[in-house]
Amino acid sequence: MTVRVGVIGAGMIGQDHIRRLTEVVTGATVTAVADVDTGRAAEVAARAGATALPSGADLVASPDVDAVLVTSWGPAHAEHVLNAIAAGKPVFCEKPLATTAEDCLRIVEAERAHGRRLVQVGFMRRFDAGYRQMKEVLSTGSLGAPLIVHCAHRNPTVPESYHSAMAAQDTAVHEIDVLRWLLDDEIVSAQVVTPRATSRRFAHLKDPQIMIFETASGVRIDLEVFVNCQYGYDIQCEVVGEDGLVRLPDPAAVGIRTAARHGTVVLQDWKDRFADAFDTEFREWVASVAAGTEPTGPSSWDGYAATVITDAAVRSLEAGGETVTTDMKPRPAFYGDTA
Ligand SMILES: NC(=O)c1ccc[n+]([C@@H]2O[C@H](COP(=O)([O-])OP(=O)(O)OC[C@H]3O[C@@H](n4cnc5c(N)ncnc54)[C@H](O)[C@@H]3O)[C@@H](O)[C@H]2O)c1
Ligand SMILES: O[C@H]1[C@H](O)[C@@H](O)[C@H](O)[C@@H](O)[C@H]1O
Repeated sequence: MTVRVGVIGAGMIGQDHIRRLTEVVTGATVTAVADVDTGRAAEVAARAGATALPSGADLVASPDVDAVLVTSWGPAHAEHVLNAIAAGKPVFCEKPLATTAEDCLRIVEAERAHGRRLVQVGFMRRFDAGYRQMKEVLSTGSLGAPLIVHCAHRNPTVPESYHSAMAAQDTAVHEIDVLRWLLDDEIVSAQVVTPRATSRRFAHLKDPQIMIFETASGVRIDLEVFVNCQYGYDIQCEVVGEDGLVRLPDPAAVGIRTAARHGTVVLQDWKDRFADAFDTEFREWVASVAAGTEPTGPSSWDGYAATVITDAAVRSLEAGGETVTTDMKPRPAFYGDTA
């Protein structure tokens, strides 16, 4: 079966995922595109050989759409995801699932009422080969119990529209999701402190930020978010256990020796760093839709948890660095035992 995907939100990542679905992943075709910017929807649909539809609701209802991809602005995600659930159609929603915990819970409740999982959230790091190798090592138990995780999430620069809360909401949210999954543990508190700010930032932004999370089993996570580091896009992660540690590999790169120096190129863009992860994410999602099985990627519960934890981090930042306990509901059995 070829899965006919309708895409809501034809901006930067929507267009990249359309390319992925049409040129990289087999078994899928994009049949419809909708965007509040109808001119953009028409242009992107024409390029993809799809039909532009006037609204997200029309797209979800279309008989030519088997599954929905939501890549609109975050505040518009919940409405489209709820429409897809009401129509009983599988829906892949880029992060965040919704911008408020209340909206995430509405989605969780609607999906539970439907009776089977329809929603996958776009946390692509779970599909990255390096993180998957780390998960494999941790699951053998050979490192003993995890105790500490050291992480860094660095972007070369960010635009002026990027504000201090986005360090948690837009950037650290990737570590929050992947670490819940990697450690198979829940994050129960967040603290955000700010060292001396870099002069290479827009004045309104607190950058860098150091985030400290604690999990239910007592693991401490320190995460440096530094989004104007200048030198490149750099993701670091090291889990220290009782009997050893495991470290995320840097992307494979040739070694260059010249002018009395030896080095490798540092990637500049998250799209390049996680290109393979995005491809795998969509391959596996399309395969699950084609097979009529539940998606295996991040669930709407994971989307809810990520929003609750980023809210706690933003509250800590705004409160000058005090530790904030997350206010998370108990996990329903519907979503299994593990993160
Ligand atoms: N997984 C990742 O690493 C990753 C990376 C980048 C962006 N994202 C997420 O993808 C989403 C889109 O980001 P982007 O960078 O492509 O943004 P963008 O601004 O380039 O595109 C968003 C598009 O959504 C459209 N839109 C807004 N409201 C809409 C609505 N109600 N119905 C239909 N269309 C609507 C806009 O007109 C625009 O074309 C965001 O939620 C963002 O967080 C995820
Ligand atoms: O939206 C982007 C994207 O999610 C990247 O993976 C992250 O590194 C950036 O900080 C964020 O702004």
